[in-house]
This record gives sequence, C-alpha cells and structure tokens, in this order.
Amino acid sequence: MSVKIAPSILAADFANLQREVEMLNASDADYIHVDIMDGVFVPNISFGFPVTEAINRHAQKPLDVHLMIINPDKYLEEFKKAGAEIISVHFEACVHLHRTLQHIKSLGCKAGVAINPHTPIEHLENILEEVDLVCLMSVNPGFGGQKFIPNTFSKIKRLSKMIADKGLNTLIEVDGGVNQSNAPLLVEAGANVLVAGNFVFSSDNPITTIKNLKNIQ
Ligand SMILES: O=C(CO)[C@@H](O)[C@H](O)COP(=O)(O)O
Repeated sequence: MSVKIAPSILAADFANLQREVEMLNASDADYIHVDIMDGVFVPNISFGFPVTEAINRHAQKPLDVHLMIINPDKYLEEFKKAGAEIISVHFEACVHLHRTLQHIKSLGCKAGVAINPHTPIEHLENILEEVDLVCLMSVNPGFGGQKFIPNTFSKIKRLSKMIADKGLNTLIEVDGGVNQSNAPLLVEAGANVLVAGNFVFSSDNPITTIKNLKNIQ
C-alpha cells in the first residue's frame, strides 16, 4: 500500500480557501487534514464548524478532522454534519475513550485517536481494536511549522508491532514537522499516512510537493 498524504489545511491561505481546496483536489492528496483547536486543550484557536463545512463544500477528498479540543463528544455530530469522514480525538482529552470511539463510529465516521509526543503508545494497548487510525503527534499540538520530534520513530515501530501482533490494519498517521527528508524514514518505520502542512503549502509548487511525498516507497 502506498503512503497516504493528508495536507494540513491549517497552513493554507485562509483568504483563498476555495482555491487551496481546489488545488488539493487536483493533487495526489488522499485526505484533507482539518485541525480544530479550542484554545483550551491546545494554546491556539483555529476554526470550527462553518469553516469545516466551507472546506467540505469544495473538497473532493475525504476530510480527516483532528479535534484538539476538550469534551469532543459534545461536538461529534456537528463535525459529522460539517463533512468529517475521519474524526480523531485526543487520548489525553477523553476520560471515556471507548465510549467516544463508539460514538464516532455510530455516526458512520472512521474513528481516530491522536496522542501527544510524550504519551506512550502502550496506553492504546487495550483500545486498539476499536481504532481505525492512530495519529502520532510528532510536534506538540497547537501550531503548524514546528520542528519534528525524533522519538516518533520508535513510537511508530512499537505501534506497528502492536498492530501486527493483534492482526489489525489500523492506520498509523504522523502529524507535525513532516518533510521530504524525514518522510522516507517515517514510511520505512511503518507510517502509512503523512500529514504535512507548511512543507506543502509553503513550497513553490504544492502539487509537485504532494506528488513527491506520495511517491515515497
Ligand atoms: O496538528 C497539527 C498541529 O497541532 C498539525 O496538523 C500541523 O498543522 C502540521 O503542520 P506542519 O508541522 O506540517 O506545518
């Protein structure tokens, strides 16, 4: 299976969102990664339902919605309505993670769990069967354009083994500081979805940048 690419719309030009989404439609991107930040779980506020819905109105790729918010259960229906196909909640924000994942699936969405750089993947041992995608944060969540944290490599390898040992096909997504230098190593370690924000949108030719990431073996 070739690696899936999920450009993070957080790094797009918000004044030209339709144009940016149309660019992603024309690219090899597999998903559009949508970062929702509440200013409480993370020290930044991004955007909410109306902007997600506006992105979805133009998108021809599935929306991969990453909720960096407390109390995600309260907002799952709204994000489903706004167009989310994958909804990832943070392990650190969910007291009843099993219940939250069932809730996401009951809406017909794929259920993802995002974990912070300091959170051991071993915490997912007893929930992995319920998870469609694990989003390994390779930066502290809250901002685009940060430096990649190298402990991600060992987390990918351990998670890959855990998934294989259980006979699952859970996707491993890496999010934060992904670029052309670390991407081949991430894929080699076992990542199958790469989120890239600034690396894509700040490049001279985002379509070519996405294609180059996609062609990593
Ligand atoms: O969730 C986050 C940040 O909290 C990420 O999705 C970033 O948006 C990725 O951006 P880059 O690090 O690739 O610029």
